[in-house]
Amino acid sequence: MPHASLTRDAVATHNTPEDLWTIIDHKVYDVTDFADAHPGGSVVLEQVAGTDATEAFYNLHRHEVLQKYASLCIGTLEGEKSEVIEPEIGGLSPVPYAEPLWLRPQFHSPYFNDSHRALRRKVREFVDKYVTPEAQEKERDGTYISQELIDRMAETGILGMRLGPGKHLHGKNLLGVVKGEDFDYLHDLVQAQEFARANARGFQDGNMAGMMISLTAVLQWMGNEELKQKVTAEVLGGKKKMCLAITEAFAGSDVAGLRTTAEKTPDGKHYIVRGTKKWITNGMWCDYFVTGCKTEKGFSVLLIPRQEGVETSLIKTSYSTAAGTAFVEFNNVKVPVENILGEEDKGFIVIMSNFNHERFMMACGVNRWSRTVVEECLKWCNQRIVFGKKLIEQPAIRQKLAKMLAAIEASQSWLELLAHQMSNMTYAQQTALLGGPIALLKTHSTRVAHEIADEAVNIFGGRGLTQGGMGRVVEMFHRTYKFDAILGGTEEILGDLGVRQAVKGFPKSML
Ligand code: HEM
Repeated sequence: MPHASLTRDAVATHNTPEDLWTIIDHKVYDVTDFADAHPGGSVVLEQVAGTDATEAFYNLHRHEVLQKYASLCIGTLEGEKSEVIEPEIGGLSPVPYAEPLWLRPQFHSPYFNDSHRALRRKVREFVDKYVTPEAQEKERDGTYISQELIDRMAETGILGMRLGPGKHLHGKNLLGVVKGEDFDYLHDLVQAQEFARANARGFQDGNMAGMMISLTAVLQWMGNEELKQKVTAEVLGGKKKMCLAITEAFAGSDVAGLRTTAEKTPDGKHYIVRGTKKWITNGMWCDYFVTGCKTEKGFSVLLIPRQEGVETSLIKTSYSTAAGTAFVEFNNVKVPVENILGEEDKGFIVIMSNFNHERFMMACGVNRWSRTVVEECLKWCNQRIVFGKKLIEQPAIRQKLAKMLAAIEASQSWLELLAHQMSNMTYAQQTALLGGPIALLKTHSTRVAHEIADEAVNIFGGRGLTQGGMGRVVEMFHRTYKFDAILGGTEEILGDLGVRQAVKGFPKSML
C-alpha cells in the first residue's frame, strides 16, 4: 500500500534502469526490480521512467493488474487523488449497459421487486468472493471444482437454488434474504445470471451444471420416496455429485437413436445396462448418472450409481477440462429396478420435462455473458487510443456497439418476460405452453451471442484472439459461446421445436 507522499518533481529524478519509478493514476510505482519480469519487457518501462504513464498503462492493461501488483506502489502524489473506480465486492458496474436495465438505478421494471434485488446483491457478493477467483484458476489449469466451494454452496442453499423453484427450497431462508417458498423464476434468473459473471465457461459447467439438469428429474420422477430423499440429501448436501447421461456417439439430439440398453434380469429385480455415453458434463467425477437407456418396448431413464463396470474418461473440448466432460462406458452394470425414473418405456417425457428449465438456465447464462462482453467492448473502446483518438470516437466502432447493445437489450427483455410467464404458470402449463417459446429464446440468445462474439473480436483485434491480458474475456467468449448453441438442443432442433409447437396451436379451419 502507498506510504509516502511524493511530488512529481521527485518522481522525475528516478528515471534510470537502476532506479525506475513511474506514475499510474496519481500513485507512484517503483518498478526497478519488476522491469526484468514485466511481461511487456523492460524497454517500455524505461521509456516512461520518471513520468506519468497512466494513459499508456490503461491503453494496455486491465485495472486488476495494478491490484495484483499493489506491492510495487510506494506512494501517492502530494495533493492528488486516484480517479480509477475500484470495483466493490457485490457492487454494480458503473459502465452504461453493463447491467440489465432493471438493475440500473434510474430505471423501472414490471417484474423485479426488492427481494430479487436483495438476492442479486447476496449472490454477487458470493460469486465475487468465492466463485470468480476459483473459476479463473480452474479454467486455466483445467482441474475440477473444490470440495470447499461445493460445501459453501450446500451450506448457503445455493446448490438447491440452482434447480429452480420447488418444494426442495421450502422452509429455507435463502442467503438470509428470500424465503424458499417465495423463490420464483425471476430469482432463478438472477442467480443464473450472477453465476455467469465469473467469466469462465468451462468452470461454469464444472460448477455442478450436471446436477442442475439431472437432480430435477430425480425430484420429479423417482417413485421410490426413500431413495429419492436419500439421494437428494446427499447431492444438495454437497456429499455426492450427479450428472445427466443421455447423448451418445451414435445419437445427440436424436434421443430415439440411442444404443445403450437396459435389460431386465430374469427375476425382474435388476436391469443390466450396456452401452456408452458421450459429452457427459461433470461425468468425470460424478457418483450418480441419470441415464437414458433402451428398454424392451421403448426408452427409460435410470439412476445409475458409480460402481464396477462404470468407466469414465476425459474428453477435451474447446472449453476447459474444469467441466469434467466425459466419455462413459456402462459394461454390464447391475441397477436395481427401483432406480427407474418415471415408468419403464416412458422415459421420453422424463427427459423432455427437464429440458425447459435447462434451456431457460442456458438462455440466462448466455445473455448475461454476452452483456459482459459488451461491457468489455465499451470499456476498451473508451480507453484504447488509436490513430490519436479513443476507439469510441470512430463511427464504424460506434455502429458495432449500437448493434451489440440493441441485440442484448432485446434478448434480455424477452428472457425476463418468459421468466415472468414461468412464475405465473403451473408446471403443466409451462410444459404445454412454454416449450416452444423457451426453445426459440435459447436459439435467439445464441444467435445474439454469435453476433456479439464476432463484433467483439473485431473490436479487440489481436487481443480478442489472445488468452490473457485485455482481451481474455472476449477470446474465451468467441471460443466457447457455441456450447450454449449446441448443449441442451442445437439451434436447428430448437428452432424446429418452436415452429412445430406453434403449428399445433393452429385452428383446424382454413384462415
Ligand atoms: C506497475 C506497472 C506495471 C505492471 C504491474 C505491469 C504488468 C503487466 C502485465 C501483468 C502484463 C501482461 C498482460 C496483462 O496481464 O495485461 C503486461 C503487459 C504489457 N505491459 Fe505492463 N505493467 C506495468 C506498466 C506498464 C507500462 C507503464 C507500460 C508502457 C508504457 C507497459 C507496457 C506493457 C506492454 C506493451 C505489455 C504487453 C501487452 C500486450 O501484449 O498486449 N506496462 N504488463
